Amino acid sequence: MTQTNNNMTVNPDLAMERAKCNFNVLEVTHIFDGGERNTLQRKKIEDVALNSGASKDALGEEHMSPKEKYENAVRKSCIYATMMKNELAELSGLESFGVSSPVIRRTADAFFKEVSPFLLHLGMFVPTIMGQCTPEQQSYWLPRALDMQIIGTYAQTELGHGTFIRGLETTATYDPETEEFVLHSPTLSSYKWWAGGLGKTVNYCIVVAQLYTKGECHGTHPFIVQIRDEDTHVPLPGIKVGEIGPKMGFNTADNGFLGFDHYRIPREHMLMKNAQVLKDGTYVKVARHGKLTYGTMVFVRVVLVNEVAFNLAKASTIAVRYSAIRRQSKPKPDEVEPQILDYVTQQHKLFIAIATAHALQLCSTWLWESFSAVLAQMKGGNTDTLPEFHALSSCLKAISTSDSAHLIEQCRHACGGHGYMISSGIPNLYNFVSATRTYEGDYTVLLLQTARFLVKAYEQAEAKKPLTPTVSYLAHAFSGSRATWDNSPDGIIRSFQALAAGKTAVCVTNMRKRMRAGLSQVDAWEMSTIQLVAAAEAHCRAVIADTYRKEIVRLTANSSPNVKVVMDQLTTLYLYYWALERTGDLLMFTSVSQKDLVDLQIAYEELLLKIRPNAVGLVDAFDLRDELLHSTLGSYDGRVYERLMEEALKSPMNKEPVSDAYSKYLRPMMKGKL
Ligand SMILES: CCCCCCCCCC/C=C\CCCC(=O)SCCNC(=O)CCNC(=O)[C@H](O)C(C)(C)COP(=O)(O)OP(=O)(O)OC[C@H]1O[C@@H](n2cnc3c(N)ncnc32)[C@H](O)[C@@H]1OP(=O)(O)O
Ligand SMILES: Cc1cc2nc3c(=O)[nH]c(=O)nc-3n(C[C@H](O)[C@H](O)[C@H](O)COP(=O)(O)OP(=O)(O)OC[C@H]3O[C@@H](n4cnc5c(N)ncnc54)[C@H](O)[C@@H]3O)c2cc1C
Repeated sequence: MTQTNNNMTVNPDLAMERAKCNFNVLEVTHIFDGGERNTLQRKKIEDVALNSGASKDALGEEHMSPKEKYENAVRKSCIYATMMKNELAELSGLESFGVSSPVIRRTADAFFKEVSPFLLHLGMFVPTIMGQCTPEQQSYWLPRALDMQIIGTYAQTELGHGTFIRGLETTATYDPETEEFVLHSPTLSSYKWWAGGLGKTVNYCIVVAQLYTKGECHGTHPFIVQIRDEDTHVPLPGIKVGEIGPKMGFNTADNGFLGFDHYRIPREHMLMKNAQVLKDGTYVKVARHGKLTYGTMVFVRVVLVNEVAFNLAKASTIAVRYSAIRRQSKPKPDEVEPQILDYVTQQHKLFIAIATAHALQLCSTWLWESFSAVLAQMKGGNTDTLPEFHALSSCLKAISTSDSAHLIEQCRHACGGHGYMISSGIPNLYNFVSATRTYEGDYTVLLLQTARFLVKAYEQAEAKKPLTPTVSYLAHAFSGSRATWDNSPDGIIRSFQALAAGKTAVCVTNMRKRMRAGLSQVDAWEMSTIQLVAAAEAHCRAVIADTYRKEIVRLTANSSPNVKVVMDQLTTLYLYYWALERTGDLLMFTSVSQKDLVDLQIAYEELLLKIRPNAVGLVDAFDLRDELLHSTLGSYDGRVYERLMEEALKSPMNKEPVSDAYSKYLRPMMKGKL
C-alpha cells in the first residue's frame, strides 16, 4: 500500500499486524474501488489534490470561531473548485456519478473536517439543472454553474414542512401581463429553511414553490431564482436571507433561511422539462409520471448510499488501527496486556463495520447501475420501472444511513475515551452521517414509502400477477408453511426474504382486520405503521444481503485464493450478524430451532477469530490517506499518543500558563472577594 511518506516509523503493533495479514491488500482495494483502473485514477487524483499540502490548515478548524471556520471553508472550497476546473478536470473521467465523480467528491474531504459550503451546488443545484431543465434552459444555466460563475443551492424545505412536500407554502403566481412569476412567502412557516450554502455563499437557488396560474394551483414546481447581486453579493430587494445558526454538524455549510416579498422572476426561470407555463398562463404537463419533479432527491438518495459507505470505511479504519495499538487490562496475569483488538467483544463491534462498508459500497454501485437503467428507459418515455426504483432507493437510503450512523457511533465506543476527542475524527464523521438519516427524506418516512410498494406487490402476488425483480420472493409468501432454515449463505438470504414476506403478510392481514372492524383505510394503515416500517427494513436487509453476496461472488471470481476466503468471511459475517440480531423474527417466520441459533452464535464467534489476523489488512485495503481520515487515532503509522499530545498542545487554552479566568473569577472567589 502506498503512503505519502515511505520513510515513516510505524508503531510496532501495527507493523506486526501488517506482517500477519495473509491476503493481497491491493486486490481488495481494487474490489472496493470497483476495479484496478479506478484505483489508479483515484490515486492520481489524490496525488494531484493532496500532495501540495493545500488541504492543510495552520490552526485546526476546531479551534476557530464559527465565522473563521466558515471563511476558511470558503477559502479552501475555492482552492478545490479551481483545482477541479484545472488539474483535476482531465483526471476525473472515472465511472462517474454524473456531475462529478465520487472520487473527486471524496478527495475534497481532505480539505474539510466538516463540509464544503459548495456541497449543495454540486450535489443538488447542478443535478437539478441537469434533470429538470429543458435543453434550452440547460444550455444557458449549466455552463455557468459548472464553471462556478454562479453558485447555487436547493431550497425546498420550509420552517413548517420538510417531509410533506405537497404542504409547502411558498407561492409562485404567474402574471401574464409581465410574463413573470411572483414568489411570495405568505407566513413565517413558509420561509425556506436549511438549504446548504444559502446563508452566505450562494447567489442563486432552486426554489420549490406552489405554482398558481389562471387562479389554479398546480402543486409544487422548481424555479431557478437569483437571490444576491452577481457582483456585490448583496441580497436583492424582496429577498430576506440569512444563516440558521449552530448545528450538531455541518457548521461550515452555512445552511440558511429565505423569504420572498412579492419577488418577481422571468417566466423562463421555471424549470420546464416536466411541466410548462405558456406566455398566456396556460399550464401544460409534459411528464408522464407525476413525481418526476422529485428527481433530484432520488439522485441524492442514490449518491448517499455511496457517501455513507465511504464514511463508515473511515470510521472503521480509525477504530481498527487504534484497537491494534491500544493495550488494556490483563486477563492473563503472566502475559503482557493484550491489544484491545484481541477482545472478542471488540471484534464484534468492529468487524461488522468493515463488512457493512463493503456491503454498502457494492450495493451503491449496483443501485447506481439500476438508476442509470431507469433513467435510460425514462428518456424513451417509459416510467414503468420508477415505482420499484423509488421503493428501492428509499429503503436503501434509509437503512444505509441509519446503519452507518449506528456503526460509526459503535466505532467511537470501541475507541474508549480517546474516541470522544474531536481529533480522533470520529465525532465529525458521526455528526455528518447522523444527519444523512434525516435529510433527503427521513428514515421512517422513506421506509413507509417502500412499505406502500411492498403491500401492493404482496397483493399482486396474492392475485398471482407478475412481480418485479426485487420483490419476486413474495411469490413464495403463500405456501402456508414456515421457510426452511438452512445456515448456508443462500439459505440465510432466503430466510431474510421469508422474514420480509412474513412481516408484509402480517401487515396486510392486520390492516384488513382493522378495516373489517370499521377503521378507514388511512387509519388502518396508520395503526400498522410500526410493522410496516419493520417489513420495509426486513425487505431492505434481504436486498442488501443478496446483492452483497452476489457481487462478491462475481467480483472475486478471478481473485487469489486468500482474497476469496477473506471476502467470503466478511459476507458470511454480515449474514450471521443480522441473523443473530433478528432471532425472534427467524423463530416466527422460519423453521429455525433453538439449537440452530446456538450453533449460529458459535459459528459467528469462530468467524470473528478467523478474521482477526487480517483486520488491519482489511482496513488498510480501504486505502484512505491520512489527509482523509483527519485522525489522531487512525493514522497509517499508529503514532496515536504522540499525535494526541501534539494536538492537545495546539489548543489555544495552552497558550498562556495562567488563564485570564483565574484573575477574573477564580482568585476573587477563592479569596472571598467575588
Ligand atoms: C457526486 C457529486 C455529488 C455528491 C453529493 C454528495 C451528497 C450531497 C449531500 C448534500 C447534503 C445535504 C442535502 C440535503 C438536501 C435536502 O434534504 S433537500 C430536501 C429533501 N426532502 C425530502 O427528501 C422530502 C421527503 N419527502 C418526500 O420525498 C415526499 O413528500 C414523500 C415521498 C414522503 C411523499 O410525497 P407525496 O407527494 O406526498 O406522495 P405520496 O402521496 O406519499 O405518494 C404518491 C405516490 O407517489 C410515489 N412517489 C413519491 N415519491 C416518489 C419519487 N421520488 N419517485 C417516484 N414515485 C414517488 C409514491 O410512492 C406514491 O405511489 P403510489 O400512490 O403508492 O403508487
Ligand atoms: C444537515 C441538514 C441539511 C439539510 N439541507 C437541506 C437542503 O439543502 N435543502 C432542503 O430543502 N432541505 C434540507 N434539509 C431539510 C431536510 O430535508 C428535512 O429536515 C428532512 O426531509 C426531514 O423533514 P422535516 O425536518 O420536516 O422532519 P419532520 O417531517 O418534521 O419529521 C419529524 C418526525 O416526524 C416523523 N414523521 C413526519 N411525517 C411522518 C409520516 N407521514 N409518518 C410517520 N412519521 C412521520 C418523522 O419520522 C420524524 O420522526 C436539511 C436538513 C439537515 C438536517
